[in-house]
Amino acid sequence: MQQSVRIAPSILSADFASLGEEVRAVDAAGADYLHVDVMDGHFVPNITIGPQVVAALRPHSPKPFDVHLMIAPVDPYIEAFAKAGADIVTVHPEAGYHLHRTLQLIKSCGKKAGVSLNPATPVSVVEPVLGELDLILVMSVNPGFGGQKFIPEALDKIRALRKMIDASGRTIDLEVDGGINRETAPQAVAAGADVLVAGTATFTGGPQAYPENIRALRGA
Ligand SMILES: O=C(CO)[C@H](O)[C@H](O)COP(=O)(O)O
Ligand SMILES: [Fe+2]
Repeated sequence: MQQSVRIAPSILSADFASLGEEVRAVDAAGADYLHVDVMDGHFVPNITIGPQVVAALRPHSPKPFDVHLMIAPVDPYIEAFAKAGADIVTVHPEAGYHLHRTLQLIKSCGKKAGVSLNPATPVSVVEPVLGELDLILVMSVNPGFGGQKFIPEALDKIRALRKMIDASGRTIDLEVDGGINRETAPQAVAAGADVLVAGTATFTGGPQAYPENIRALRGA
């Protein structure tokens, strides 16, 4: 069943010189999750942050840290991100040889497990591992950068996954990530998404604009 809409600001679009303050600001502005994009310059063509930064940010908000790992191989780093304070750990199926084993590894660290599907990755990939999942992330841009344009074909994947999740009877977050703004958010929610990642759309206009930015997205 589609749950109430939750907003996950991506700190990729925050001011990296003031990350602690930025996390506190979006927490106070009504963020439900904090979305943390981890990139390695190998799986994706950009480099961001590691577990030390996640650990440093942890005291700044009690909200769930939704850690999106865009690194390969991913297995050797899962425990470090779990210990750093991740609540949800999301991996790409292409980032390791054994997706089921990777999800079990996340669970063995006591964390919620997610799978992220690139624009060219079919929804069928998650079907055999639904029983291990707490979250499915649909990439609506190619991973690597904030500020890209929403790929509308993601909406068909969200619809298909909404049916798959509902038929399973399990509670699994259906998250959409990339190019979410006031125009695309209602489309994603109508298709069945219940967690909206928003980097650019949250962090535009400075801290005084964050509450209204988040409210507008939630209004979807
Ligand atoms: O995973 C990501 C990129 O790989 C980011 O979460 C995503 O791009 C968010 O940024 P924006 O809302 O600006 O599109
Ligand atoms: Fe992300």
